[in-house]
Amino acid sequence: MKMTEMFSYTACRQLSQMFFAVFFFHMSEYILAIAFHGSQSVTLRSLLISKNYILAMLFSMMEYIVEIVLFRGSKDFWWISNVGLVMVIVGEIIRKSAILTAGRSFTHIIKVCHEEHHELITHGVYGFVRHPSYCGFLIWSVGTQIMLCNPLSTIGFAFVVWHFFAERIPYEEYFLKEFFGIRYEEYAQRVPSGVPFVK
Ligand SMILES: C[S@@+](CC[C@H](N)C(=O)[O-])C[C@H]1O[C@@H](n2cnc3c(N)ncnc32)[C@H](O)[C@@H]1O
Repeated sequence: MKMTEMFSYTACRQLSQMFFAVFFFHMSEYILAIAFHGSQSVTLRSLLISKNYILAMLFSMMEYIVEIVLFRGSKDFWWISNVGLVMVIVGEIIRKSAILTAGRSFTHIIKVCHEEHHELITHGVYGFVRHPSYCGFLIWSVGTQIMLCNPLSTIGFAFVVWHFFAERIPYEEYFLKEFFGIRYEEYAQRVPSGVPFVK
């Protein structure tokens, strides 16, 4: 396959959508963290770019390139790619709605000590699911791989991100129950987690 064919309309469109989705996600996380917590207390960790995340993204790019070179046409399933694009947009909206609703109570690092400004949030998107930002990120991340028509990374991202949140939620909720007691217990009884198969 010639280089010009590899960078066909399909590849240009899908890769630029991916680049924009990733760029927008990380920049907006960082900007919102500064807006709510001030630049003094925000570090580059709020860009949410970890070593494992970079490895996952590199794997996804490798998969994309290998498949577009070896299986011509494997990325031309536009209805699948567009479903992924819709998931990216919906996931981003859910995640950012959570951050905007929780405001100062939303921190990228799980709080293990109760701070004065930390209020229990149960309204807005938190009235539908207890973990809207995790629900949104799960949809967003799997959506990026469906958008690229990457079958292996779609399954890999779904499993890894789900597993990460399935472990993180009980840990986070242990402290929320410590901070808010019966109010959080009642809230957790009433509202689902928002992450499939996590109670
Ligand atoms: C990365 S945020 C994620 C919030 C939530 N799990 C979500 O998915 O939208 C983690 C911080 O949010 C706080 N948090 C989670 N749920 C909360 C709630 N309903 N009200 C107030 N703070 C909450 C936790 O204490 C933790 O420090």
